[in-house]
Amino acid sequence: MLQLKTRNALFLLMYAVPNTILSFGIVYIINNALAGKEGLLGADTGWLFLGLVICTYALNIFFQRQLNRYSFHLLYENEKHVFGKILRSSLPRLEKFGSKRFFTAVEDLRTFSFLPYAVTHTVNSLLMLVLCIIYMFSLSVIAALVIMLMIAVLAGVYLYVVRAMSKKVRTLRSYNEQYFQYVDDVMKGFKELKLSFFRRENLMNKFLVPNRNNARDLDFRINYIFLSIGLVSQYGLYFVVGLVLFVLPFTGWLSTADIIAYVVMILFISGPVNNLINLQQIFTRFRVANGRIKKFMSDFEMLEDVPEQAPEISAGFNDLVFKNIHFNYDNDAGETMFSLGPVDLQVNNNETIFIIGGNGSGKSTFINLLTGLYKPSAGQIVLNGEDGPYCREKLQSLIAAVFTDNHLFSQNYETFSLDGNPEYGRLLQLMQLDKVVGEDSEAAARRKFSKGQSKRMSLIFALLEQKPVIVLDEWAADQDPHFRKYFYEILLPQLKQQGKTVIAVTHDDAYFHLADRIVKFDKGIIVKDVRVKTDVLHSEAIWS
Ligand SMILES: Nc1ncnc2c1ncn2[C@@H]1O[C@H](COP(=O)(O)OP(=O)(O)OP(=O)(O)O)[C@@H](O)[C@H]1O
Repeated sequence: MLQLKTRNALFLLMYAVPNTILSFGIVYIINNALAGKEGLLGADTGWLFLGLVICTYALNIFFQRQLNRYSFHLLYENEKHVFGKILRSSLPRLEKFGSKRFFTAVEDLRTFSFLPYAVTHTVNSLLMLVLCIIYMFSLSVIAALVIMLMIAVLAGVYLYVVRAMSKKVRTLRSYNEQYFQYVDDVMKGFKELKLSFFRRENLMNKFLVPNRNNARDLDFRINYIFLSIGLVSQYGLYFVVGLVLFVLPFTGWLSTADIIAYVVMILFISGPVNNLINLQQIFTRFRVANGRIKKFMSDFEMLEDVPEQAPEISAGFNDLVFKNIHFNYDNDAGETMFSLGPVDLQVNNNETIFIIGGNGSGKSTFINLLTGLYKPSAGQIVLNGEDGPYCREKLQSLIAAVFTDNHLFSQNYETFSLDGNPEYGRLLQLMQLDKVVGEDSEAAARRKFSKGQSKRMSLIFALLEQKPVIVLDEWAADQDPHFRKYFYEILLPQLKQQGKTVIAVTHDDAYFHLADRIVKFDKGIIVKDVRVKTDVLHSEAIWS
């Protein structure tokens, strides 16, 4: 994620070295002018001083601009990258990690907006410190060693604290991840929360408040520790100045002029030293954010061979065969919670198949396998007699689906448009939505609908995809009795007439006789697969 490439390091050096030398030149002039060195109080030195200030200013402006450009490029490119990872991730993976991982990854990325500030100050401070130390050594080796020792002690303490802080920052991030889970619960379960005082109170007092209090205390502790170290460094430098002013003169290691130079130098390096210390907090946060983003990237790494370009579109649909298909839901401990299979099934072109079975029998799991959203753990899927690579992608190019928890997108991401689309107008009428939607604009199609209307709109969008296979998961469950009857008795036969293959999960036993075939699931396996004849249905209650 965040890597210092050779090109970036060279760029940093090209800026930092001249900038530090120029800045040091400024200190050198101040120092020697204060010490009253001859030849440094004239107009020429004044002009030189002014020139140095203007040059460092110009250099900083140029560098800051480049660094800002690089950082924001990094930030926004990674936002796109994270988004792409989610889009390309598999459904089981998204179900496992949840949407909160996405939100915290985006938040982690935002940490890097501090990168330009942190890098500039670190590089400048470090180089300035090195030059000042060299200068001090040129004045007196022993006095410089004493001061170096004190700085080394301070640095040791910082390193120790920073290491301890990383763990705390990681804990803070996991509190925030949990917090996003609560935000998600509030957004998605808002009505249920509104309805129950106790539910609201419990969410607030037993979960959110302790979480936020723990996060607040930890955040405070982290900031306080960093602040304390910052203050120790500031006041520690006064201590060093005191040492130089009131102790070193008695050692005879430094002349009076050198003592002034030392004090100026120490006061001057106090800025860089304080910067370096205060920056540790930002670097600790960078380190944690970087680690978490890397983890996010690896968790959402594709193990499956998903083609990057548009999938090959299958010419048409003849048949689909599931041979000995298995799929398991495993928990984190590797234990299987539910197992589907072995499933052996053939879906033929232009069939209307109803998938039935009790709650939790595996119907939706099967639909996820059928639509290629889940990859079978074992078995073979053969499409139109072929089971080669990208069979799942080819299958997906033939299927349009409306899932139980359908979603109407806020924008048109499709390859078709709605404006002036005669097929869209026809489907609006067919779904008896023409009076609700009124016009063929995008805005009208993406307004707020009732649940039943929204399912009808989703079916319109699915049909507009012009794919030969339509998969519907409990589509009619939200329809009123009139439209439900219309769906089974008019719409489904019309789709069949148009040559579509329809696979519909349903509990509507009153309409089972309208299917060509009924496939019944129980405990993850197909227990019945019958061709429908009205007399069979009446004599045998296959759904019981
Ligand atoms: N993402 C998941 N992770 C773990 N277990 C799951 C997951 N989705 C479903 N299950 C489990 O798999 C089993 C089958 O679920 P599935 O949704 O396929 O049933 P269904 O037949 O569609 O039920 P319903 O009629 O209630 O919609 C259930 O026991 C369920 O708890």
